[in-house]
Amino acid sequence: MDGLIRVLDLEKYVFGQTKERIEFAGDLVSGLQQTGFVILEGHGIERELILRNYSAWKKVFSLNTSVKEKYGGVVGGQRGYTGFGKEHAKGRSMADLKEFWQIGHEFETGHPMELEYPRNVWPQEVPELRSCCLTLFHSLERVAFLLLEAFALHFDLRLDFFHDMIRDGSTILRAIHYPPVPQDTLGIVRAAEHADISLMTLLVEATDTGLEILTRDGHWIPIHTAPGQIVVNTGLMMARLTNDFIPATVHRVLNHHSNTSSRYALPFFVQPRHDVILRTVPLFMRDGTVKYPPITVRRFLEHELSHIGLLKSTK
Ligand SMILES: O=C(O)CCC(=O)C(=O)O
Ligand SMILES: [Fe+2]
Repeated sequence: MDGLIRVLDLEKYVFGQTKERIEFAGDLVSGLQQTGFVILEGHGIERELILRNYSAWKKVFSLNTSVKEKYGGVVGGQRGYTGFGKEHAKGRSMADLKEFWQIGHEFETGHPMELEYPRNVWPQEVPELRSCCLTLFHSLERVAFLLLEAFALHFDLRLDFFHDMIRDGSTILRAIHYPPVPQDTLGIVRAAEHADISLMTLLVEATDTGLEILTRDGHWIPIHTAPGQIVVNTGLMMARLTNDFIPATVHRVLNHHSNTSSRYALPFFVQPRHDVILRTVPLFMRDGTVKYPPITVRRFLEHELSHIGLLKSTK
C-alpha cells in the first residue's frame, strides 16, 4: 500500500514561483482530501534538533514517577505531565499505554495573552529541555503557517485566513512515551483508534513504527516514513471548517509483538485561539447543507477533552 500517502516537498512552495506554489497547494489539498494524511520533506527543520528533543524527553520520562508527578495536575493535562491510565480514545474505557507531557505558547509578562493558557511546566532535572523544545515548537509552527497558507491559496481564501486563527493559538506540542509493551495487554494498545481534535497535526519522526491509518474503504495501513520526514494529518477542527471535505482520518498506534523497547513520538497539534469560532467556510456549503453548527474553540476543546478522560464531563 506504499504510495497511497503522498510525499510532498515544502521547498517547492517556499522557493517556487507562482506555478509551483499553486501545484504544491493543489497536491497538499488533494492528498489530505483523499486520505487525511500526507508526508512532508523539505520542511527545513534540522534532524539534529529533533534528535536533541528526543534525547531530552527520554531523560524526562526516565525520571521516577514520583518526580514526574510533581509536574502533573494542570487542568485537562494541558501543560506538563500526564501519567499512565489517564487518556483513552473517544468511546473507549481502557486507557492507552502511554504517558505524555504537553507544552504550549509562552508569553512575556504583560502580553495580552499571558493569562489565556496555563503556564508551561519545565522539569528542573532536565535543564536543556526548554530551549530545544521551544525551538522545535516555533519551527513546527512555521511549517504549519506555510501549509495553512498553501491551503488558503488553493481555496482562493485570504492567505492569512488560517494564520488569523492560530496566531497565539491553543497549539500543543505533546511528547509521548509508550513503554515496552507487556506480554498480555488484554487488547489495550499504545494509542487506540481516534481522530485528532486539532486543525492539523504535524508528527516529526517517531522513534519506532506502529502508526496506522484507516482508509476510506475500511482498511488499516501502516505509515512508513524515512528519517527526517514529517507526517501531516488533519483533525476534527479542519473537518468542521470544511464540512468534512477535508477529513479527520482515524488512526492508531499498535503494539508490535516484538516490542521490548519504548516508543517516543512528538505530535504537534495546531489549534486556534480559544475565542475563535469554528464555523463552516461558505465555499464548503455547496449544496447548502452544514453538518456542524458553529462552536467556539474553547467549547469544542472542553467537549472533546471530556470524551477522552482529560476533563470532567461538561454539559
Ligand atoms: O504516536 C504517534 O505516532 C501518534 C500519536 C497520536 O496519534 C496522537 O497522540 O494523537
Ligand atoms: Fe492522533
